[in-house]
Amino acid sequence: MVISEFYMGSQRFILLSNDDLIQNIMKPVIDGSFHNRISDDHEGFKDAGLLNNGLAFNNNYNEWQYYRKFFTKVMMSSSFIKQSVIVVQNSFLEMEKYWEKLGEDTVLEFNHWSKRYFFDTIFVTTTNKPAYALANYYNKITPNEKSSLPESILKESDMFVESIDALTHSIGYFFFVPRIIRNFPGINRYTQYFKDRNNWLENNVCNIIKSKREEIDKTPIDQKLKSDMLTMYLTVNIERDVTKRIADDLHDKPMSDKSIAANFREALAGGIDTSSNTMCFLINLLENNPKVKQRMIEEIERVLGKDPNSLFTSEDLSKLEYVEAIIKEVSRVNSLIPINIKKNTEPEVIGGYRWSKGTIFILDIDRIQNHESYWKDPEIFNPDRFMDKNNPDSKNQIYMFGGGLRKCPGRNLAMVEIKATLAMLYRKYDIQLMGPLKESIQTIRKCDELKVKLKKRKNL
Ligand code: HEM
Repeated sequence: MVISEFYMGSQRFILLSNDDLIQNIMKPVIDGSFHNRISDDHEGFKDAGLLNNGLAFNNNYNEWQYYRKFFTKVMMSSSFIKQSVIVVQNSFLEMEKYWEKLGEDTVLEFNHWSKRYFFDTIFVTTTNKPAYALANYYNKITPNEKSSLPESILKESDMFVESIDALTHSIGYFFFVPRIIRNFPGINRYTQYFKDRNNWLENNVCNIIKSKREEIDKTPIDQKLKSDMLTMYLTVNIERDVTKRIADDLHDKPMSDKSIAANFREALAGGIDTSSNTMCFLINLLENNPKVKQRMIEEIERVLGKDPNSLFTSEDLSKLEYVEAIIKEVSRVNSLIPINIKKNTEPEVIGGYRWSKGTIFILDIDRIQNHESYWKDPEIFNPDRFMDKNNPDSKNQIYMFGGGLRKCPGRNLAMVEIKATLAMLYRKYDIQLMGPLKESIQTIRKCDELKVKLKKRKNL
Protein backbone atom coordinates (compact mmCIF):
# COMPACT_ATOMS: atom_id res chain seq x y z
CA MET A 1 0.00 0.00 0.00
CA VAL A 2 1.71 3.23 -1.08
CA ILE A 3 -1.08 5.66 -0.22
CA SER A 4 -3.39 5.12 2.72
CA GLU A 5 -5.77 7.18 4.76
CA PHE A 6 -6.39 7.23 8.51
CA TYR A 7 -8.13 9.39 11.07
CA MET A 8 -7.34 10.51 14.61
CA GLY A 9 -10.59 11.98 15.93
CA SER A 10 -11.92 14.08 13.07
CA GLN A 11 -8.43 14.81 11.67
CA ARG A 12 -7.66 13.04 8.39
CA PHE A 13 -4.13 12.00 7.45
CA ILE A 14 -2.76 10.65 4.17
CA LEU A 15 0.18 8.30 4.60
CA LEU A 16 2.66 8.23 1.70
CA SER A 17 5.00 5.23 1.75
CA ASN A 18 6.66 5.53 -1.64
CA ASP A 19 9.73 7.61 -2.43
CA ASP A 20 8.48 8.68 -5.88
CA LEU A 21 5.36 10.16 -4.27
CA ILE A 22 7.28 12.38 -1.90
CA GLN A 23 9.87 13.74 -4.37
CA ASN A 24 7.77 16.77 -5.29
CA ILE A 25 6.93 17.48 -1.68
CA MET A 26 10.62 17.51 -0.72
CA LYS A 27 11.71 19.96 -3.45
CA PRO A 28 13.07 23.26 -2.08
CA VAL A 29 10.69 25.53 -4.00
CA ILE A 30 10.22 29.09 -2.78
CA ASP A 31 6.57 29.70 -1.92
CA GLY A 32 5.88 26.06 -2.86
CA SER A 33 2.66 24.41 -1.84
CA PHE A 34 4.15 22.10 0.81
CA HIS A 35 5.69 24.69 3.04
CA ASN A 36 3.73 24.13 6.23
CA ARG A 37 3.40 21.16 8.53
CA ILE A 38 0.10 21.74 10.28
CA SER A 39 -3.27 23.36 9.70
CA ASP A 40 -3.60 27.08 10.40
CA ASP A 41 -5.97 26.47 13.30
CA HIS A 42 -4.53 23.24 14.69
CA GLU A 43 -6.48 22.77 17.92
CA GLY A 44 -3.83 20.73 19.77
CA PHE A 45 -0.98 23.08 18.92
CA LYS A 46 -3.06 26.09 19.95
CA ASP A 47 -3.75 24.35 23.26
CA ALA A 48 -0.01 23.68 23.74
CA GLY A 49 0.96 27.24 22.72
CA LEU A 50 3.14 25.94 19.87
CA LEU A 51 1.26 27.36 16.90
CA ASN A 52 2.74 30.26 14.89
CA ASN A 53 5.59 30.78 17.30
CA GLY A 54 9.24 30.40 16.32
CA LEU A 55 10.11 28.39 13.25
CA ALA A 56 8.97 24.79 13.05
CA PHE A 57 5.21 25.32 13.40
CA ASN A 58 4.94 28.82 12.05
CA ASN A 59 2.51 28.97 9.13
CA ASN A 60 3.11 32.68 8.53
CA TYR A 61 5.58 32.63 5.62
CA ASN A 62 7.05 36.11 6.26
CA GLU A 63 7.60 35.42 9.94
CA TRP A 64 9.10 32.01 9.22
CA GLN A 65 11.44 33.45 6.57
CA TYR A 66 12.62 36.18 8.94
CA TYR A 67 13.33 33.78 11.81
CA ARG A 68 14.93 31.26 9.46
CA LYS A 69 17.45 33.94 8.38
CA PHE A 70 18.86 33.96 11.93
CA PHE A 71 19.31 30.20 11.90
CA THR A 72 20.87 30.25 8.45
CA LYS A 73 23.17 33.15 9.21
CA VAL A 74 24.41 31.55 12.43
CA MET A 75 24.30 27.81 11.90
CA MET A 76 25.28 27.56 8.26
CA SER A 77 28.26 29.95 8.55
CA SER A 78 31.73 28.42 8.44
CA SER A 79 32.99 30.56 11.35
CA PHE A 80 30.19 29.20 13.55
CA ILE A 81 30.92 25.62 12.52
CA LYS A 82 34.65 26.14 13.23
CA GLN A 83 33.86 27.52 16.68
CA SER A 84 31.43 24.65 17.36
CA VAL A 85 34.19 22.10 16.75
CA ILE A 86 36.21 23.78 19.52
CA VAL A 87 33.18 23.86 21.85
CA VAL A 88 32.36 20.20 21.30
CA GLN A 89 35.96 19.19 22.06
CA ASN A 90 35.85 21.16 25.32
CA SER A 91 32.56 19.52 26.35
CA PHE A 92 34.03 16.09 25.61
CA LEU A 93 37.13 16.81 27.69
CA GLU A 94 34.88 17.82 30.57
CA MET A 95 32.77 14.66 30.23
CA GLU A 96 35.90 12.49 30.22
CA LYS A 97 37.06 14.13 33.43
CA TYR A 98 33.89 12.88 35.17
CA TRP A 99 34.17 9.40 33.64
CA GLU A 100 37.72 9.19 34.90
CA LYS A 101 36.62 10.11 38.42
CA LEU A 102 33.89 7.46 38.32
CA GLY A 103 36.39 4.79 37.23
CA GLU A 104 36.40 2.25 34.41
CA ASP A 105 34.22 -0.29 36.25
CA THR A 106 31.27 2.07 36.48
CA VAL A 107 28.30 1.30 34.26
CA LEU A 108 27.46 4.53 32.46
CA GLU A 109 23.95 5.28 31.31
CA PHE A 110 25.14 6.66 28.02
CA ASN A 111 21.77 8.09 26.97
CA HIS A 112 21.80 10.38 30.04
CA TRP A 113 25.40 11.48 29.50
CA SER A 114 24.79 12.11 25.83
CA LYS A 115 21.82 14.36 26.51
CA ARG A 116 23.73 16.54 28.99
CA TYR A 117 26.76 16.65 26.73
CA PHE A 118 24.74 17.99 23.79
CA PHE A 119 22.85 20.33 26.10
CA ASP A 120 26.10 21.93 27.31
CA THR A 121 27.42 22.08 23.77
CA ILE A 122 24.37 23.66 22.17
CA PHE A 123 23.97 26.08 25.10
CA VAL A 124 27.48 27.46 24.65
CA THR A 125 27.17 27.61 20.88
CA THR A 126 23.92 29.61 21.05
CA THR A 127 24.55 31.84 24.11
CA ASN A 128 28.32 31.90 24.64
CA LYS A 129 27.68 30.83 28.22
CA PRO A 130 28.26 27.52 29.97
CA ALA A 131 25.31 25.52 31.33
CA TYR A 132 27.09 22.85 33.44
CA ALA A 133 24.53 20.11 32.81
CA LEU A 134 27.32 17.49 32.75
CA ALA A 135 28.72 18.75 36.04
CA ASN A 136 25.28 18.72 37.66
CA TYR A 137 24.64 15.19 36.42
CA TYR A 138 28.00 13.97 37.68
CA ASN A 139 27.28 15.51 41.10
CA LYS A 140 23.90 13.80 41.16
CA ILE A 141 25.18 10.28 40.50
CA THR A 142 28.66 10.19 42.00
CA PRO A 143 29.29 8.36 45.26
CA ASN A 144 32.61 10.26 45.40
CA GLU A 145 33.41 13.86 46.18
CA LYS A 146 31.29 16.21 44.12
CA SER A 147 32.70 18.55 41.52
CA SER A 148 32.87 22.18 42.63
CA LEU A 149 30.74 24.45 40.53
CA PRO A 150 30.78 28.21 39.99
CA GLU A 151 27.99 30.34 41.42
CA SER A 152 26.61 31.30 38.03
CA ILE A 153 25.49 27.82 37.03
CA LEU A 154 22.17 26.75 35.65
CA LYS A 155 21.25 24.91 38.85
CA GLU A 156 18.07 23.64 37.22
CA SER A 157 19.91 22.10 34.28
CA ASP A 158 18.41 18.68 35.00
CA MET A 159 14.92 20.13 34.88
CA PHE A 160 15.94 21.90 31.65
CA VAL A 161 16.98 18.61 30.08
CA GLU A 162 13.74 16.96 31.20
CA SER A 163 11.64 19.87 29.91
CA ILE A 164 13.29 19.85 26.50
CA ASP A 165 12.65 16.13 26.31
CA ALA A 166 9.01 16.79 27.23
CA LEU A 167 8.74 19.55 24.62
CA THR A 168 9.99 17.20 21.90
CA HIS A 169 7.54 14.49 22.89
CA SER A 170 4.65 16.86 23.39
CA ILE A 171 4.86 17.73 19.67
CA GLY A 172 3.68 14.27 18.58
CA TYR A 173 1.17 14.15 21.42
CA PHE A 174 -0.55 17.47 20.67
CA PHE A 175 -0.34 16.81 16.95
CA PHE A 176 -2.11 13.44 16.90
CA VAL A 177 -4.14 13.07 20.09
CA PRO A 178 -7.59 14.70 19.85
CA ARG A 179 -8.80 17.00 22.64
CA ILE A 180 -11.44 14.57 23.88
CA ILE A 181 -8.73 11.96 24.58
CA ARG A 182 -6.25 14.49 25.98
CA ASN A 183 -8.86 15.53 28.54
CA PHE A 184 -9.91 11.99 29.41
CA PRO A 185 -9.47 11.22 33.13
CA GLY A 186 -6.15 9.45 33.62
CA ILE A 187 -4.76 10.63 30.29
CA ASN A 188 -5.23 14.29 31.26
CA ARG A 189 -2.30 14.03 33.65
CA TYR A 190 0.04 13.53 30.63
CA THR A 191 -1.52 16.57 29.01
CA GLN A 192 -0.95 18.57 32.18
CA TYR A 193 2.60 17.25 32.57
CA PHE A 194 3.50 18.42 29.04
CA LYS A 195 1.91 21.81 29.62
CA ASP A 196 3.66 22.27 32.96
CA ARG A 197 7.03 21.36 31.47
CA ASN A 198 6.48 23.68 28.49
CA ASN A 199 5.52 26.56 30.81
CA TRP A 200 8.54 25.88 32.99
CA LEU A 201 10.78 25.93 29.91
CA GLU A 202 9.22 29.16 28.64
CA ASN A 203 9.76 30.91 32.01
CA ASN A 204 13.33 29.74 32.34
CA VAL A 205 14.24 30.60 28.77
CA CYS A 206 12.79 34.08 29.48
CA ASN A 207 15.07 34.37 32.54
CA ILE A 208 18.10 33.52 30.39
CA ILE A 209 17.01 36.16 27.88
CA LYS A 210 16.61 38.70 30.68
CA SER A 211 20.09 38.08 32.04
CA LYS A 212 21.60 38.25 28.54
CA ARG A 213 19.86 41.59 27.99
CA GLU A 214 21.31 42.91 31.26
CA GLU A 215 24.74 41.73 30.18
CA ILE A 216 24.37 43.58 26.86
CA ASP A 217 23.18 46.74 28.62
CA LYS A 218 26.18 46.66 30.94
CA THR A 219 28.69 46.22 28.11
CA PRO A 220 30.30 49.63 27.38
CA ILE A 221 29.18 51.04 24.06
CA ASP A 222 32.72 51.05 22.64
CA GLN A 223 33.16 47.35 23.47
CA LYS A 224 32.19 44.90 20.72
CA LEU A 225 29.34 42.56 21.59
CA LYS A 226 29.67 38.84 20.97
CA SER A 227 27.63 37.69 17.97
CA ASP A 228 26.06 34.55 19.41
CA MET A 229 22.53 33.63 18.40
CA LEU A 230 20.87 35.05 21.50
CA THR A 231 22.71 38.38 21.19
CA MET A 232 21.59 38.55 17.56
CA TYR A 233 17.94 38.12 18.53
CA LEU A 234 18.28 40.70 21.29
CA THR A 235 20.02 43.39 19.28
CA VAL A 236 18.24 43.19 15.94
CA ASN A 237 16.88 46.63 15.03
CA ILE A 238 18.47 48.38 18.00
CA GLU A 239 21.48 50.69 17.83
CA ARG A 240 23.96 47.92 18.64
CA ASP A 241 22.66 45.51 16.00
CA VAL A 242 25.17 42.63 15.67
CA THR A 243 23.14 40.98 12.91
CA LYS A 244 24.49 43.44 10.32
CA ARG A 245 20.91 44.37 9.46
CA ILE A 246 19.32 41.00 8.99
CA ALA A 247 15.90 42.64 9.26
CA ASP A 248 13.77 43.51 6.23
CA ASP A 249 11.11 46.16 5.60
CA LEU A 250 8.46 44.03 7.27
CA HIS A 251 10.47 43.77 10.47
CA ASP A 252 11.72 47.14 11.67
CA LYS A 253 11.18 46.68 15.42
CA PRO A 254 13.24 44.80 18.03
CA MET A 255 12.16 41.18 18.44
CA SER A 256 9.72 40.55 21.29
CA ASP A 257 10.84 38.36 24.21
CA LYS A 258 8.08 35.89 23.29
CA SER A 259 9.50 35.44 19.78
CA ILE A 260 13.09 35.24 21.05
CA ALA A 261 12.05 32.62 23.59
CA ALA A 262 10.27 30.51 20.96
CA ASN A 263 13.24 30.59 18.55
CA PHE A 264 15.81 29.96 21.24
CA ARG A 265 13.74 27.08 22.63
CA GLU A 266 13.67 25.53 19.16
CA ALA A 267 17.44 25.77 18.80
CA LEU A 268 17.74 23.88 22.11
CA ALA A 269 15.00 21.37 21.37
CA GLY A 270 16.15 20.88 17.77
CA GLY A 271 19.76 20.34 18.71
CA ILE A 272 19.76 18.23 21.87
CA ASP A 273 17.43 15.23 21.65
CA THR A 274 18.15 14.65 17.96
CA SER A 275 21.95 14.55 18.24
CA SER A 276 22.05 12.76 21.59
CA ASN A 277 19.73 9.94 20.48
CA THR A 278 21.58 9.61 17.16
CA MET A 279 24.81 9.05 19.13
CA CYS A 280 23.19 6.21 21.11
CA PHE A 281 21.96 4.43 17.96
CA LEU A 282 25.39 4.88 16.38
CA ILE A 283 27.16 3.25 19.31
CA ASN A 284 24.68 0.40 19.39
CA LEU A 285 25.06 -0.41 15.69
CA LEU A 286 28.85 0.01 15.71
CA GLU A 287 29.24 -2.32 18.68
CA ASN A 288 27.11 -4.90 16.89
CA ASN A 289 29.15 -4.55 13.67
CA PRO A 290 32.80 -4.93 14.70
CA LYS A 291 34.20 -4.86 11.13
CA VAL A 292 32.55 -1.52 10.44
CA LYS A 293 33.80 -0.24 13.77
CA GLN A 294 37.37 -1.32 13.03
CA ARG A 295 37.38 0.31 9.62
CA MET A 296 35.98 3.50 11.15
CA ILE A 297 38.73 3.59 13.80
CA GLU A 298 41.34 3.14 11.06
CA GLU A 299 39.91 6.10 9.15
CA ILE A 300 39.80 8.26 12.28
CA GLU A 301 43.44 7.46 13.07
CA ARG A 302 44.52 8.01 9.48
CA VAL A 303 42.85 11.44 9.28
CA LEU A 304 43.26 12.74 12.83
CA GLY A 305 46.47 10.92 13.81
CA LYS A 306 47.14 8.31 16.49
CA ASP A 307 47.35 10.72 19.43
CA PRO A 308 43.92 10.30 21.09
CA ASN A 309 44.15 13.78 22.61
CA SER A 310 45.13 15.80 19.54
CA LEU A 311 42.89 18.70 18.64
CA PHE A 312 41.22 18.81 15.22
CA THR A 313 39.35 21.25 13.00
CA SER A 314 36.17 21.19 10.92
CA GLU A 315 38.37 20.67 7.80
CA ASP A 316 39.78 17.50 9.38
CA LEU A 317 36.26 16.27 10.12
CA SER A 318 35.19 16.85 6.52
CA LYS A 319 37.74 14.19 5.47
CA LEU A 320 36.04 11.48 7.57
CA GLU A 321 34.06 10.04 4.65
CA TYR A 322 33.49 6.59 6.11
CA VAL A 323 32.29 8.12 9.39
CA GLU A 324 29.82 10.19 7.38
CA ALA A 325 28.64 7.08 5.52
CA ILE A 326 28.09 5.36 8.89
CA ILE A 327 26.00 8.27 10.18
CA LYS A 328 23.87 8.15 7.01
CA GLU A 329 23.43 4.39 7.28
CA VAL A 330 22.43 4.59 10.94
CA SER A 331 19.89 7.26 10.08
CA ARG A 332 18.58 4.99 7.30
CA VAL A 333 18.03 1.92 9.46
CA ASN A 334 17.09 3.75 12.67
CA SER A 335 15.54 6.93 11.28
CA LEU A 336 15.41 9.33 14.18
CA ILE A 337 12.35 11.11 12.88
CA PRO A 338 10.43 8.17 11.40
CA ILE A 339 7.76 10.33 9.78
CA ASN A 340 7.79 13.79 8.28
CA ILE A 341 4.65 15.89 8.02
CA LYS A 342 3.72 18.34 5.27
CA LYS A 343 0.55 20.19 4.35
CA ASN A 344 -0.39 21.59 0.93
CA THR A 345 -1.66 25.15 0.65
CA GLU A 346 -2.90 24.57 -2.94
CA PRO A 347 -4.71 21.57 -4.48
CA GLU A 348 -2.11 19.01 -5.61
CA VAL A 349 -2.01 15.81 -7.65
CA ILE A 350 -0.08 12.98 -5.98
CA GLY A 351 -0.15 9.34 -7.03
CA GLY A 352 -2.81 10.10 -9.65
CA TYR A 353 -5.25 11.54 -7.09
CA ARG A 354 -6.19 15.19 -6.69
CA TRP A 355 -5.90 16.36 -3.09
CA SER A 356 -7.71 19.44 -1.88
CA LYS A 357 -5.70 22.15 -0.13
CA GLY A 358 -5.07 21.63 3.56
CA THR A 359 -4.50 17.86 3.28
CA ILE A 360 -2.07 16.60 5.92
CA PHE A 361 0.47 14.20 4.41
CA ILE A 362 2.48 11.87 6.60
CA LEU A 363 5.69 10.86 4.82
CA ASP A 364 6.59 7.36 5.94
CA ILE A 365 10.36 7.90 6.03
CA ASP A 366 11.09 4.80 8.09
CA ARG A 367 9.41 2.52 5.57
CA ILE A 368 10.85 4.27 2.51
CA GLN A 369 14.37 4.07 3.91
CA ASN A 370 14.04 0.37 4.67
CA HIS A 371 12.17 -0.80 1.58
CA GLU A 372 13.57 -3.37 -0.82
CA SER A 373 12.24 -1.52 -3.85
CA TYR A 374 14.87 1.16 -3.23
CA TRP A 375 17.62 -0.52 -1.22
CA LYS A 376 19.58 -3.71 -1.80
CA ASP A 377 19.32 -5.91 1.30
CA PRO A 378 17.79 -3.08 3.34
CA GLU A 379 17.94 -5.08 6.58
CA ILE A 380 21.75 -5.20 6.41
CA PHE A 381 23.74 -2.43 8.08
CA ASN A 382 26.12 -1.50 5.30
CA PRO A 383 27.68 2.00 5.25
CA ASP A 384 29.46 1.05 2.02
CA ARG A 385 26.29 1.76 0.08
CA PHE A 386 27.16 5.46 0.51
CA MET A 387 30.90 5.12 -0.23
CA ASP A 388 30.83 3.79 -3.77
CA LYS A 389 29.37 6.28 -6.27
CA ASN A 390 28.63 3.36 -8.63
CA ASN A 391 26.44 1.65 -6.05
CA PRO A 392 22.81 2.41 -7.08
CA ASP A 393 21.93 2.86 -3.38
CA SER A 394 24.24 5.89 -3.17
CA LYS A 395 21.84 7.80 -5.49
CA ASN A 396 18.97 7.31 -3.04
CA GLN A 397 17.81 10.16 -0.86
CA ILE A 398 18.39 9.96 2.86
CA TYR A 399 15.82 12.01 4.73
CA MET A 400 17.73 12.32 7.99
CA PHE A 401 17.33 16.12 7.87
CA GLY A 402 14.04 16.22 5.94
CA GLY A 403 13.76 18.15 2.71
CA GLY A 404 12.35 21.19 0.96
CA LEU A 405 12.72 24.76 2.18
CA ARG A 406 12.20 23.61 5.72
CA LYS A 407 15.06 21.15 5.68
CA CYS A 408 16.79 21.12 9.05
CA PRO A 409 18.80 24.35 9.47
CA GLY A 410 21.01 22.68 12.11
CA ARG A 411 22.24 19.92 9.79
CA ASN A 412 25.85 21.13 9.38
CA LEU A 413 26.17 21.69 13.10
CA ALA A 414 24.70 18.27 13.87
CA MET A 415 27.04 16.53 11.42
CA VAL A 416 30.25 18.09 12.79
CA GLU A 417 29.19 17.53 16.39
CA ILE A 418 28.33 13.88 15.83
CA LYS A 419 31.45 13.19 13.75
CA ALA A 420 33.65 14.88 16.34
CA THR A 421 32.05 12.94 19.18
CA LEU A 422 32.41 9.60 17.42
CA ALA A 423 36.06 10.35 16.68
CA MET A 424 36.88 11.40 20.25
CA LEU A 425 35.10 8.40 21.70
CA TYR A 426 36.42 5.67 19.44
CA ARG A 427 40.02 6.81 19.08
CA LYS A 428 40.43 6.48 22.84
CA TYR A 429 37.95 4.01 24.31
CA ASP A 430 36.82 0.42 23.98
CA ILE A 431 33.09 0.33 24.55
CA GLN A 432 31.36 -2.61 26.19
CA LEU A 433 27.58 -2.75 25.88
CA MET A 434 26.07 -3.78 29.23
CA GLY A 435 22.72 -4.81 27.78
CA PRO A 436 20.53 -4.20 24.75
CA LEU A 437 19.57 -0.69 23.72
CA LYS A 438 15.98 0.02 24.71
CA GLU A 439 14.02 2.37 22.49
CA SER A 440 10.57 3.86 22.08
CA ILE A 441 9.04 5.95 19.35
CA GLN A 442 7.43 9.13 20.56
CA THR A 443 7.81 12.22 18.36
CA ILE A 444 11.28 10.91 17.61
CA ARG A 445 12.94 7.53 17.96
CA LYS A 446 14.23 7.73 21.50
CA CYS A 447 16.90 5.70 23.22
CA ASP A 448 15.47 4.92 26.66
CA GLU A 449 18.45 2.93 27.88
CA LEU A 450 22.01 2.32 26.74
CA LYS A 451 24.31 1.05 29.46
CA VAL A 452 28.02 0.89 28.68
CA LYS A 453 31.42 0.52 30.25
CA LEU A 454 34.28 2.51 28.78
CA LYS A 455 37.90 1.41 29.00
CA LYS A 456 40.87 3.27 27.58
CA ARG A 457 42.15 1.32 24.57
CA LYS A 458 45.11 -0.88 25.46
CA ASN A 459 47.24 -0.12 22.43
CA LEU A 460 47.37 3.61 23.17
C1 HEM B 1 21.00 14.51 14.29
C2 HEM B 1 20.53 15.72 14.43
C3 HEM B 1 19.30 16.27 13.75
C4 HEM B 1 18.33 15.63 13.03
C5 HEM B 1 18.23 14.14 12.71
C6 HEM B 1 17.37 16.64 12.62
C7 HEM B 1 16.26 16.39 11.82
C8 HEM B 1 15.36 17.35 11.41
C9 HEM B 1 14.24 17.09 10.52
C10 HEM B 1 13.89 15.74 9.89
C11 HEM B 1 13.56 18.26 10.37
C12 HEM B 1 12.29 18.48 9.54
C13 HEM B 1 12.65 18.98 8.16
C14 HEM B 1 11.49 18.92 7.18
O1 HEM B 1 10.37 19.25 7.55
O2 HEM B 1 11.67 18.48 6.05
C15 HEM B 1 14.24 19.26 11.18
C16 HEM B 1 13.83 20.59 11.30
C17 HEM B 1 14.43 21.47 12.17
N1 HEM B 1 15.60 21.30 12.88
FE1 HEM B 1 16.74 19.62 12.91
N2 HEM B 1 17.76 17.84 13.12
C18 HEM B 1 18.93 17.68 13.81
C19 HEM B 1 19.67 18.66 14.44
C20 HEM B 1 19.27 19.97 14.60
C21 HEM B 1 20.04 21.00 15.26
C22 HEM B 1 21.46 20.82 15.79
C23 HEM B 1 19.26 22.13 15.27
C24 HEM B 1 19.55 23.48 15.83
C25 HEM B 1 20.43 23.76 16.70
C26 HEM B 1 18.00 21.81 14.60
C27 HEM B 1 16.94 22.67 14.43
C28 HEM B 1 15.85 22.42 13.62
C29 HEM B 1 14.78 23.40 13.37
C30 HEM B 1 14.67 24.78 14.00
C31 HEM B 1 13.90 22.81 12.46
C32 HEM B 1 12.63 23.43 11.87
C33 HEM B 1 13.00 24.11 10.55
C34 HEM B 1 11.87 24.84 9.83
O3 HEM B 1 10.71 24.53 10.06
O4 HEM B 1 12.19 25.73 9.05
N3 HEM B 1 18.05 20.49 14.21
N4 HEM B 1 15.34 18.68 11.79
